[in-house]
Amino acid sequence: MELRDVWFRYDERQPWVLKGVDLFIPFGRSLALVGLNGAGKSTLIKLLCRFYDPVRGSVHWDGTDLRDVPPPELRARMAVLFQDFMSSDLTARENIGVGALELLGDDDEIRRAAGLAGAHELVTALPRGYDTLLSRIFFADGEGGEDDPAAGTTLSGGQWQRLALARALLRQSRDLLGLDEPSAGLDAQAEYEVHARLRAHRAGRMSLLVSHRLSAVREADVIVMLDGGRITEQGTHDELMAAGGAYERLFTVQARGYLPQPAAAES
Ligand SMILES: Nc1ncnc2c1ncn2[C@@H]1O[C@H](COP(=O)(O)OP(=O)(O)OP(=O)(O)O)[C@@H](O)[C@H]1O
Repeated sequence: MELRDVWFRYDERQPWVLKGVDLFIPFGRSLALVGLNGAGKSTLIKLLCRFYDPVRGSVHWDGTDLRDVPPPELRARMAVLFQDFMSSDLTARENIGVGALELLGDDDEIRRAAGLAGAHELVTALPRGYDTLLSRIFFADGEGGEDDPAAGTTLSGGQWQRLALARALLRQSRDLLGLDEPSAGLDAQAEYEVHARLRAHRAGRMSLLVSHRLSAVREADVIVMLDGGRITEQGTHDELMAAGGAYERLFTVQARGYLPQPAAAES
């Protein structure tokens, strides 16, 4: 996948969101996109999926301009999890299975994806396991309460996040795996475990990870720092740390935050 001098804005009256981005994602490599809120990371992924086309410049996959690839054909080659993922009033199995409908009846595949996403244990703990109806609506009490079989079980935000990740990971045979903040909403332990499993899973495929948690991106083959719609830094974790730029500063600030606090002096 290659971006050639890509300029993009959502509307002519709005400022440029991407300003001349050149980027090459080699097959089989993992690339991490980092940068402050509003830097243009999610927008870049949306262009790869052809939710939008560049205003200037172009995106190519295997040498073909994406404008020449019909969106359904393009998207069949991708598994992408966005921040605003959907959650449906369906069973747990269906919520995962809609990621690849041909696998909806394949229990082994659904469980494999759930396991990778850290969702298997939470699903098996539900009243009817994978057949539990999930609901986005929380019933306080009375009608539609817990005892009503027609009412769905409500999940927490982090639990929905894990199901959404499982849905994306079900599409394992796709050429590109794109994950926009896949661990947002997870607690620190769950986040660590999910990223460890994802590292093993993404080996050998083209993957694109957006995360504000720099500890999660440090193993990527290439880390790209976006700032105000431009690529300002690019390299491995070690290279960017040695360069002493914005990545190094952000990483150092975050690492400091994760260090155990010194024990309070005993009085
Ligand atoms: N649908 C949209 N219509 C108009 N402007 C948008 C739209 N989506 C994003 N923007 C704007 O584009 C800019 C880049 O947003 P984008 O979501 O790509 O940033 P990001 O780097 O992913 O940020 P974050 O880290 O907060 O997720 C922001 O100024 C945002 O307000």
